[in-house]
Amino acid sequence: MGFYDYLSAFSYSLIALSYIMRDIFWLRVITLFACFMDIYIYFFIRPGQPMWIQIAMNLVFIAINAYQLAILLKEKKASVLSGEAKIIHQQVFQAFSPVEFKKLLDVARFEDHPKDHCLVRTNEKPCDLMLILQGEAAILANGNKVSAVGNKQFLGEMSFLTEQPASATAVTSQPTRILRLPHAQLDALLKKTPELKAPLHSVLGQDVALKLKKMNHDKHATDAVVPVAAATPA
Ligand SMILES: Nc1ncnc2c1ncn2[C@@H]1O[C@@H]2COP(=O)(O)O[C@H]2[C@H]1O
Repeated sequence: MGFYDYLSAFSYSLIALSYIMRDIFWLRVITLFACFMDIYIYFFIRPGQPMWIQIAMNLVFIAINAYQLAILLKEKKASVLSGEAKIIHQQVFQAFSPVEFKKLLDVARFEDHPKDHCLVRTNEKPCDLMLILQGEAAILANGNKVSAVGNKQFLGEMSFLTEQPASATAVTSQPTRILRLPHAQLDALLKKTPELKAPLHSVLGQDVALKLKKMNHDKHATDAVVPVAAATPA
């Protein structure tokens, strides 16, 4: 066995190692190394007679892997979330990958509203899906406060899911920061990227379930009071 045999065995071992990798990034990086080694071997193994076909094929493998690696790195860079976006992703949109969440953010805008600002009006069809980031909005039915939505809760999700007019009016009860997702842009995004539908419906379903749970809890609390109140002599 000579030097080039050992080198060739090492390059094959690298390819075997790359096949073990589950991370496609490392699979491609190690394969690139092995291809460069192969080119070295095929160039020098027969002095004065480089093996051009094998060298050319390895150059093709290198080009394919380098191109795919560049795409992977671009996606990795695009998926880095920071600051407020990172917190919202962690707390609300965990069902989305960072890349998917970035696509959602591209059609969203952050807004700050003062107290007493009407965000949704009963029986009107809201044009946007909203997420309360800070602050609170009172939920009003027939002018009476029936509930409130606050930190990391959605507003307008019922109309978005059912395509019906708003079931209540929502008015900020303190300065409130929201993330607004206009229906038109959101629908266009979901049409273009249908794989975002499932995570979005999962996130909204969870929000509705929590609201229902709170309503049941509040109703139980009221029910518990009723018999006592009824038993009290007038
Ligand atoms: N009982 C409730 N508790 C919390 N939020 C509500 C309640 N009723 C309505 N909402 C919110 O107020 C919004 C009014 O518009 P939507 O019906 O689209 O979606 C509604 C919910 O986001």
